Amino acid sequence: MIRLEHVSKVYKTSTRPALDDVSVNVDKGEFVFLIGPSGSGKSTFLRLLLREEVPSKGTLVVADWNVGRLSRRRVPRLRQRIGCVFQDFRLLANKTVAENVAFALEVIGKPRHTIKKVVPEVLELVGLEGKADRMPHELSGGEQQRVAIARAFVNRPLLLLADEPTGNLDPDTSQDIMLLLERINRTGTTVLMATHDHSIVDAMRRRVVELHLGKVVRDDARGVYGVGR
Ligand SMILES: Nc1ncnc2c1ncn2[C@@H]1O[C@H](COP(=O)(O)OP(=O)(O)OP(=O)(O)O)[C@@H](O)[C@H]1O
Repeated sequence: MIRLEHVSKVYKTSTRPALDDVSVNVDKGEFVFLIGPSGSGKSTFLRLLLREEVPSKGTLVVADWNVGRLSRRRVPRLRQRIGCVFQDFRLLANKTVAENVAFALEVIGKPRHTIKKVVPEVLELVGLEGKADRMPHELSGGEQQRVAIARAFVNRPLLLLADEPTGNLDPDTSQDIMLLLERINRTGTTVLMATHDHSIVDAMRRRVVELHLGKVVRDDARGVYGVGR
C-alpha cells in the first residue's frame, strides 16, 4: 500500500534533511504508528504521501501511484483515495455534522442519492446517529473528531492518515477514538497514525515506526512507545 525506497526530503530553507534515506513498506490493511520527537519528520512523511511535498531523492509509491512522479493533473485522484484526520478536527463551522460529511462527497461529484444514503450509514458507524443536524460547536471534542473521521472515511479511502488525532482529547475520549480507528482498520483500510501519545501506543501494541532526525531508528511489529529508553 505504501512503499518508500531510500526517500530523502530536504526543504529549500534548511540544511538538515527532514527525511534522510527512509525505506518503509506498509501492507494493505496494516495499522502503523509513526512516532518520534518533534521535528523528527513525521509530518513530512505524511505530506509526501499526500503529494503536498515531493521527495528530493528516492521512490515513493502509494497503491499504484508513483507519488513523487505523479503529474499535477493526477494528484486529486490520489488524494481522493486518502482520508485525513488532524489534531484540530478542521470541520466547517457553518455546516451541520451531516453537511460536513456530505461535503466530502459533493466535492468529488458523487450523486445526491448516494450522499443521502451513505452519510447516515457512516454517522452510525462512528456513533453519531441522532447528531446529524448539530453544528460543530454544539459537540464535544471527541464528537467533533468522530465527525472528522466520518468525513475522512465516507469515501472508503484505501489509506487513512491521522496526524495526532487524540492530541486535543482527554485519555478516555482518546481511547474511544482509537477504538473507532481500529474498527475502520478492520474494514480493510490501512491506517497510519502519527502520535506523541505514549499510553495509546503502549496499549494498542501495533506496528511502530520511529523516526529520529529524519531517519527510521526502529520498526517493531508489535511495539511500545519508549522501548529501551
Ligand atoms: N516547510 C518547511 N520548510 C523548511 N523546513 C521544514 C518545513 N517543514 C518542516 N521542516 C523541517 O523539517 C524537519 C522535520 O519536520 P516535521 O514537521 O516533519 O517533523 P514532525 O516530526 O512532524 O514534528 P512535530 O511532531 O513537531 O509535528 C524539522 O527540522 C522542520 O524544521
